[in-house]
Amino acid sequence: MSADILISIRGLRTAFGRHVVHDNLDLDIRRGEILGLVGGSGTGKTVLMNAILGLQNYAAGDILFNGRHFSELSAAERRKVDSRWGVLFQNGALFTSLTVLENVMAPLREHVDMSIPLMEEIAGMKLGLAGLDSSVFDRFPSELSGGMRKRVALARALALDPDILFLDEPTAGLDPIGAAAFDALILELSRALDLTVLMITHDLDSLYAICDRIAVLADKRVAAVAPLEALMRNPHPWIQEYFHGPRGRTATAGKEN
Ligand SMILES: Nc1ncnc2c1ncn2[C@@H]1O[C@H](COP(=O)(O)OP(=O)(O)OP(=O)(O)O)[C@@H](O)[C@H]1O
Repeated sequence: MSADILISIRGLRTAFGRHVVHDNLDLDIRRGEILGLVGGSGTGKTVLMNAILGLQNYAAGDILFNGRHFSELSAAERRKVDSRWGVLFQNGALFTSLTVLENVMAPLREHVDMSIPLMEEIAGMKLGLAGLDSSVFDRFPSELSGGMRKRVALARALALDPDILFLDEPTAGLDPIGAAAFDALILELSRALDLTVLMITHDLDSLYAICDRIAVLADKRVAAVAPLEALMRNPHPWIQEYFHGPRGRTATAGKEN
C-alpha cells in the first residue's frame, strides 16, 4: 500500500438481510485530502462511513488503516485508532444535558487522563478553532442556532487532535451563507492541522468549494473517484445528471460568478 494512502477499502460487501448495499467496493482515502462522497439517496454513503468507523459489520472485504487490517487489531489498538478519528454525525449528536464546553470535553474525559482545568482549556481552544468564543461555553445546545451547533460538534470532533475527520452532511440544514462559512472553516482547518477529511454531502457548492477529489457511489460500489473537473467528464448517467442537471448547472454558474 502506498505511503500516501491512509485508508484503503478492498472488496467491501455490506448487506442487511438480503438487501446488498455494497458489493466488491474499493476506495482509497489519501493522506491530507478532502474526499467528497456523493451518491443517490440510499446508495450507502452513511453505511460505508460506519463500516470504516467500526460501527457497521461487513460481510466481506478488507479495510486497512495505515496499511494494517482492522480485523488484525486488538480491542486496545482499535480504541487507540478510534481516538485519532473525529466524527461529525449528520444530526450533530450533541449531548443535550451538557453545556457547550462539557460537550467538547467529553472525548477528553473518555480517552485522556488530565486535570479538569486543562481539559477546559483545550476544549476552549478547540471551540475557538471552530469559530466560537467564550460567550457560548456555558450555554446548552438547545440555546444555539443550527450553525453554532455544527461548530460545537466540529470542535468536539477536533478535541483529540484527529488525523482524519469524518463529516456526514455537515452543511445540511444550514442556509447558503452559513454553509459556505462552514465549508471555508473545514478547508482552513484541514490545511492548518494537516487533516484528512471524508465528507458525505449532497451539497454541490461544498464539492466545488473544498473537495480535492470526489467519490461517487452507484451500482453498489464506487463508480468513479476523481477531481471535480475529471469527474464531470465521466459518462456515467448518474454523474452526468448530477453535475450537468439543473442543480449542477446552478452550482457551476455560482462558481464562475
Ligand atoms: N440498520 C439498518 N437496517 C436495515 N437497512 C439499513 C440500515 N441502515 C441502512 N440501511 C439501508 O442501507 C441502505 C443505505 O443506507 P445509507 O443510510 O447508507 O444511505 P445514504 O447513501 O447515506 O442515504 P442518504 O443520502 O439518504 O442519507 C438504504 O437502503 C437503507 O435503507
